[in-house]
Amino acid sequence: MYAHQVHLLEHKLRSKEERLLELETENAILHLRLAECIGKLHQIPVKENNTQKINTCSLTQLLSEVQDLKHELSEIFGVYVTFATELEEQSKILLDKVSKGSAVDDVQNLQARVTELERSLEEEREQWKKERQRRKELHNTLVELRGNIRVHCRVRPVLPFDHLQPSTSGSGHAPVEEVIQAVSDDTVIVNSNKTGAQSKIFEFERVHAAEDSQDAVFEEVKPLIRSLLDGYNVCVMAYGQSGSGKTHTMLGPAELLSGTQQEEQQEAQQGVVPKAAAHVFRLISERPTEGHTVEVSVREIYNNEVFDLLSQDEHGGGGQRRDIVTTSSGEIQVPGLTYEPVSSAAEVMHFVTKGSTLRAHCPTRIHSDSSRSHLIVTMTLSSKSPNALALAHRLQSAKKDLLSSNRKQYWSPQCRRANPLDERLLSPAPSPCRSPSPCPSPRPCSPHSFRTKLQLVDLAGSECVGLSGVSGPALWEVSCINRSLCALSDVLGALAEHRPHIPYRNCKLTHLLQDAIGGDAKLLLMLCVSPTQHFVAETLQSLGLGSRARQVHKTVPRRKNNSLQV
Ligand SMILES: Nc1ncnc2c1ncn2[C@@H]1O[C@H](COP(=O)(O)OP(=O)(O)OP(=O)(O)O)[C@@H](O)[C@H]1O
Repeated sequence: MYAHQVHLLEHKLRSKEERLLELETENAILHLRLAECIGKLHQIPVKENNTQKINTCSLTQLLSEVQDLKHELSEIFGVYVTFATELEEQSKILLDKVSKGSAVDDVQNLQARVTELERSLEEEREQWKKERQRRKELHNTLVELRGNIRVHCRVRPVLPFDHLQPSTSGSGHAPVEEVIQAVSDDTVIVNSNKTGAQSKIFEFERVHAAEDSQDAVFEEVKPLIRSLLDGYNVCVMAYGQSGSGKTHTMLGPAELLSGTQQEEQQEAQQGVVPKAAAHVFRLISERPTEGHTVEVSVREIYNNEVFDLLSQDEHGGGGQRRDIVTTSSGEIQVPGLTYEPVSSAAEVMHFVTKGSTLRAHCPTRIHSDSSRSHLIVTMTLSSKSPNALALAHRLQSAKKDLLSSNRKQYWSPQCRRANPLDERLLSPAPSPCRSPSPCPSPRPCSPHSFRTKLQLVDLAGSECVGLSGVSGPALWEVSCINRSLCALSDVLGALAEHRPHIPYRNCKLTHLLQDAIGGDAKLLLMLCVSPTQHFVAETLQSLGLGSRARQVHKTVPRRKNNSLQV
């Protein structure tokens, strides 16, 4: 009833307002006319006698016009007064009605109902959160049991440079059509004419929508970083097409690295690498008795060669070429690699920024600051403390129990015949350095140290030369990048199909990351994708690789068993 009355009053008010507007306009016209009259009055010539009569006449006429105007103005004023009185009366009536008991009761009842509904909504929300958390935990357990590769996907927003991409016909810009969407926490959908009439759906462990912040992305990476202190090697690898947001996800926006941003903006915009470094030091500070030390190394793989970005070459320039060796125990090492001891995330970022400035870049039609090499930042965590070793030992035996129960399931003779997995996958994880003496590592490994690695990889973007428009020597770079990404795809394919031979050594990228992809490390593949139709072919290829990676059922990862020697 009140709503209806309010509606009526509003309607009335609107019509009054309209009338008021009309009156104001009329008022303004009258003012103009008055001004005109007064102007004419002042211009009357008084010198000539014959014209004086005429002027007296017109003066009388003007005076009567002024009288008329005065009359009209008082009428307008009367309308204003009536309108104000009417409004006052109506608001009084309404206030009376609201203050009557029945109205108050109604309002109170409604308020109680609203509070009740809000409470049940809050309960539902809490319940939903709990269920979601449980689902996530179950999912993580499932991932652990299935193997240890998890795949996340991040769809970047449409950016200004998407509007500048040349059309395939060669004239003008390609239309920006958003065809890739994150439809839920774990599903991404591709609605493109390239996928035929039907949409293509891909599921991953976690899908981030365009509006998801850097913090939201890192929240999902965080649990993996904790595993580092529990004795696992961890690798986070960003994969995707050129310009799809890999560097943004791993390091943050370019302005952040160049230090041209405000401090408060900086933390929110940081990528996985700085956030992970800060988290590692936070975790270490929670376990002060374990005496952890951290070292950082920064490498790039450019044109299928490994370069140490923290070293200086003979000419004082940066980035010396290094080799990869496999020790007799199967551990992958890079002799002569520079390891810098660090004690804070800021120090880690100092070396990462130093290394990144040496990283190969080249502008292309797709991305004005395209990285032409794979960047690998490694944080090595060591502890010689008996506490850490004892903890590792306890965790090791707990994990061994889980492993043996899984082995029973996965490695029964029947299962083995049906699914001949690579025996080597079950060989013990590489333990302390058993390499031929002297150890090629600049920091010879101690049999009594407990050491784990966090590898953070920003891969170079896969690229279609037709779209990026590169030519000349840059074509060789593209060819090396695309070949190494194909080699990565081949390795994942071979692992997924449990082939006896895994072609790690087909390129330096897979050779160097062998223990992260197929070994005992926990690997998170972060697929970065562009949302537009223009890049859909590359996006489908990236999503396909992600799906293949999810097929890889590695053995349950083992902790570094250095502690067994204690
Ligand atoms: N989620 C995002 N939000 C805002 N801007 C983004 C996002 N992802 C990427 N960008 C911007 O898009 C541009 C390209 O991103 P980025 O440099 O990370 O691409 P890339 O995949 O590393 O490319 P390449 O492989 O060619 O080096 C950058 O300017 C970056 O700041």
